[in-house]
Amino acid sequence: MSGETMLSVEKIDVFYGASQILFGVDLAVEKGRTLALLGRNGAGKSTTLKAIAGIAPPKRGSIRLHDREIAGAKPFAIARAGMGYVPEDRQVFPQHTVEDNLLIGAKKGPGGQDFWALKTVYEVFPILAGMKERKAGLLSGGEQQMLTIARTLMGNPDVLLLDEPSEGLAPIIVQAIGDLIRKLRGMGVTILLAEQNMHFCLGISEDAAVIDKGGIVYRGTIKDLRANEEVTRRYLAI
Ligand SMILES: Nc1ncnc2c1ncn2[C@@H]1O[C@H](COP(=O)(O)OP(=O)(O)OP(=O)(O)O)[C@@H](O)[C@H]1O
Repeated sequence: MSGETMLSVEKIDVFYGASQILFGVDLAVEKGRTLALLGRNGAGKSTTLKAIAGIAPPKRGSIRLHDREIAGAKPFAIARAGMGYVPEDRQVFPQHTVEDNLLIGAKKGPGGQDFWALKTVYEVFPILAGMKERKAGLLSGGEQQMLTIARTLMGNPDVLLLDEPSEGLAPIIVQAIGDLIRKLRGMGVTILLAEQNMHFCLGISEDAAVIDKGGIVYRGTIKDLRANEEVTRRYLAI
């Protein structure tokens, strides 16, 4: 891979209490690219994203955003440094309108970037533009997923961490979320996408890593991964 590394994770070990969940996880996401982190249920995808976002800080290892060490920093400091984290459970503010939910996330990026504002978000997410005044709690699961992604973008992050954005959504909505992520990638957003479903990632990401039992077992392009029956069968149950 060439280009500038935006996010690098080196040999992180993460524990929940006494049990070790991640074992020396290594990852690198290049600027403007999308890396799919694939693995079965319980393999350690969410924990990896939580470690990067500061919610499950690693006991050992390094996490760098640009060249800044962020391992062990508090979640708000990591967010301020440019990390946009969209957790698995869509956390909208149900009593607030769509627009207020977006405004809650509004801030300039770490370098003063203010590309993402209401106007841009409504252009990229026309569905949200049509429901500005609606209470977020009344939105469907897919709409809430879009709203949480849009709200995170309102913070002008340098890297977007997406934890299983397609989970629990109807196939047509999954496709809409896929189209959206592809659009973001086309706009140059750097994305780390945790997913169980390799097929969902095929047209979205260039790069792939596979995690199993808390360790990275494959790293390469998603095309090569798709062609690698041994790895997909063994670690992705395809
Ligand atoms: N709070 C916790 N305390 C203890 N163990 C946990 C906790 N959260 C997750 N685990 C365990 O850590 C391992 C990795 O979980 P993780 O959620 O990272 O997996 P995942 O690949 O994201 O899967 P999923 O698709 O279920 O989210 C699993 O064995 C899980 O049981």
